[in-house]
Amino acid sequence: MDNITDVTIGPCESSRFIKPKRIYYKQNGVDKIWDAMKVHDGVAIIIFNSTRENFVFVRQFRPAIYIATAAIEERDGVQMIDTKKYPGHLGLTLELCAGIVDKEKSPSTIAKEEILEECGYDVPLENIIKITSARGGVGTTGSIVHLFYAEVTDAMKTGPGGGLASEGELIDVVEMSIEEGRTMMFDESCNRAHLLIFAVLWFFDSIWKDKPKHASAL
Ligand SMILES: Nc1ncnc2c1ncn2[C@@H]1O[C@H](COP(=O)(O)OP(=O)(O)O[C@H]2O[C@H](CO)[C@@H](O)[C@H](O)[C@H]2O)[C@@H](O)[C@H]1O
Repeated sequence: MDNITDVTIGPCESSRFIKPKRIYYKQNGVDKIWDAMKVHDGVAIIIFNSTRENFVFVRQFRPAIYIATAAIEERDGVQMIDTKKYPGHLGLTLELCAGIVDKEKSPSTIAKEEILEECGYDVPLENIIKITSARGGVGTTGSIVHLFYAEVTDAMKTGPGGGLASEGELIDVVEMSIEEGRTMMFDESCNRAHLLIFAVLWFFDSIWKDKPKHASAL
């Protein structure tokens, strides 16, 4: 997964996923400019396996995280990253199971599909509970992520997960104990996103507060 080589960087002239825009406007009569991107909204799911009492997260190589961590050099007119200096593991993240809303389906249906594709659990829709939704990237994208909680059992495991091979996805399923999850929230050596930390805090506040509580009791 982190065997990353031959990294070169080019301009992004057109994309199915991001549309860079320069916005011109007046605020209180003053001319302003802002650079932003139109991107898809998303779903993310904090998954708890109640049979084994552990979190189910995912790990994958994220090119955006990798280039944020590594220095871009120019060699023979080509922008590149020296993977000996900056090995691929710098781009590995720990994340919630997630996906983009790029089809005409409800966010909870997309969440159900992502749980199956990425983590291998076939979860009934009624086990997928909305926590909230929030804006990400306020300076750059402003997109909404719909956050869900899904309680799964070993009996719902129908496949290995790992993402869609047809889309070239390479995803590791990471099981983490309750206490490992608690430590991870403040472990800066772990490449993780705000939403993962918020979701785990929510879990401790809503599900695992005084004693373990099942989602049906919410
Ligand atoms: N920018 C991009 N460039 C090239 N190919 C891309 C791409 N974004 C998606 N894809 C392609 O689309 C496929 C499907 O993506 P997913 O729906 O699984 O979203 P992902 O888990 O990447 O997270 C996404 O959705 C979550 C939830 O919103 C966000 O947190 C996360 O940043 C976002 O990538 C990817 O495997 C990839 O092939």
